[in-house]
Amino acid sequence: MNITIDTVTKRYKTVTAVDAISLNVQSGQIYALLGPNGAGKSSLVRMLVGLTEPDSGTITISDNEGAAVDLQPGHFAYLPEDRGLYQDRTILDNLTYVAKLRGLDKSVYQPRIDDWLEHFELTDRKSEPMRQLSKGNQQKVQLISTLLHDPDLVILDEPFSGLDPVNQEHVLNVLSDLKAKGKTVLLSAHQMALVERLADKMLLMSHGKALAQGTLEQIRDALQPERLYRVSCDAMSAQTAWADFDAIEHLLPISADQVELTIKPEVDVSELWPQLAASCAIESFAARKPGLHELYLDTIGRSKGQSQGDANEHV
Ligand SMILES: Nc1ncnc2c1ncn2[C@@H]1O[C@H](COP(=O)(O)OP(=O)(O)OP(=O)(O)O)[C@@H](O)[C@H]1O
Repeated sequence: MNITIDTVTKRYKTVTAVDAISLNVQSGQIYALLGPNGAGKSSLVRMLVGLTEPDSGTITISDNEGAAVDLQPGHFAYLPEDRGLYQDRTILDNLTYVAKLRGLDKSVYQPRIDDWLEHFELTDRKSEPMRQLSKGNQQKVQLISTLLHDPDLVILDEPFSGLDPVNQEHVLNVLSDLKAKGKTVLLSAHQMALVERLADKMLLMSHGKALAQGTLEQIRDALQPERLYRVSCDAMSAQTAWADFDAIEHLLPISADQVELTIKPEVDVSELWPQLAASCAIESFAARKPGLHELYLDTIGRSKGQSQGDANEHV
């Protein structure tokens, strides 16, 4: 199944929670929604699963031949932000209840439940009531109940929240398996290191607006068109003088013999290199690609500064 979101806007009374967002996810892809608290991720997800309606724009779910699909609850998995299992009932009761609700036959759901409980190391605890479980274990049961009917479209609001690193890794593997099976996965998350390993494409949003979207490489190009290089040479005085070169946007000393250079987007590095080498013997020169976590912090920091500025202008 494919998801196409076209210029979707959602307003609550005083807030534009989602502001003209467009994106496309295809079968076999994992798409991540990223952004600080209140960015609009859950609002977008809730429209996608039909819990709320966009004020404008369209959301289309289509099959692999491009034909529109009228999305019914049984077609997709949805892990909501507010989890909802029966706290007084056991893990097994909860999962059996959900399986029956989904219309699964016992011959189908019984082995599936057994496999999932084994995968998440919950087999020994299946007769315990939910309220006795830690937050992380409750989250695992919630995820199992979401995926039990094995649908093609999987929408998960913060699937990693409350999980320790080992269980985050288990969930990451589950999601990778879904991708390998050709499922379409859209999730929201705050764990940049996991998203960087997992997602094919992502949308970085703040205050409802898209700040950047696409593959990690596209996001990097959009958010940081200048290029970063780490350079080592034995003459610190020469390196300090590089700060005045036109081609260099920014120079950051890293250690006694190493600096980080931010080079302007239009500069050809091969032309800069001889200029640098003329002033000292260069020992190493390597591009440094910032990870998603660093890009996120830089961008969200800047966007917060910007909205602070906007707010001050209105005072
Ligand atoms: N039902 C609602 N009524 C009014 N405002 C709402 C409602 N739901 C969300 N909002 C507002 O819309 C904005 C976006 O909220 P949303 O929950 O979509 O963000 P989020 O990115 O999912 O945040 P988080 O990471 O904290 O889950 C926020 O300003 C929030 O207060």
